[in-house]
Amino acid sequence: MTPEQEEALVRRAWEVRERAYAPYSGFRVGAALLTGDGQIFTGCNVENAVYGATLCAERTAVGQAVAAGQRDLVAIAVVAATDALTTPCGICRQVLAEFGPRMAVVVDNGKERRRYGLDELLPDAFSRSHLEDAAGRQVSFTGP
Ligand SMILES: O=c1ccn([C@H]2C[C@H](O)[C@@H](CO)O2)c(=O)[nH]1
Ligand SMILES: [Zn+2]
Repeated sequence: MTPEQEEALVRRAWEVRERAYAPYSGFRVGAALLTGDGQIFTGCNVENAVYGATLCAERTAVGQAVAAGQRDLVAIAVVAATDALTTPCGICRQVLAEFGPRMAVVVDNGKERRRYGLDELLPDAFSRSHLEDAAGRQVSFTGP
């Protein structure tokens, strides 16, 4: 990821954060994903009256990318206006690892920015290779 791409990702994440639907927590999060071919897909958190049905910003962004046919994710920016930098939750780390196990994770709170590798946030992640090992064959999936 170039410095220009990182700036664009962080800017797009702040922009989409404006659309966060967070009436229950008041905690607004924006995310922007970079694909291998240089496209950007964004997402915000979408809360629900059934709290557990809430979608994080990172996962709504993954849904946007995959629905557009993009499965090669190389970086994500996650932004929230908190003193402590907001890093992706455990569920999102797992979902991100499906499409970019070595992706860069950039977190920004408007004052401070930090970069991680997803493999450092989720070491020894469970993946399809474990299913293949167990089945003794390739795991089949539909789609191209
Ligand atoms: O990395 C994170 C952490 C939290 N949230 C959302 C989920 C919920 O709407 C609110 C409080 O957890 O913030 C995200 O979208 N991404
Ligand atoms: Zn999450």
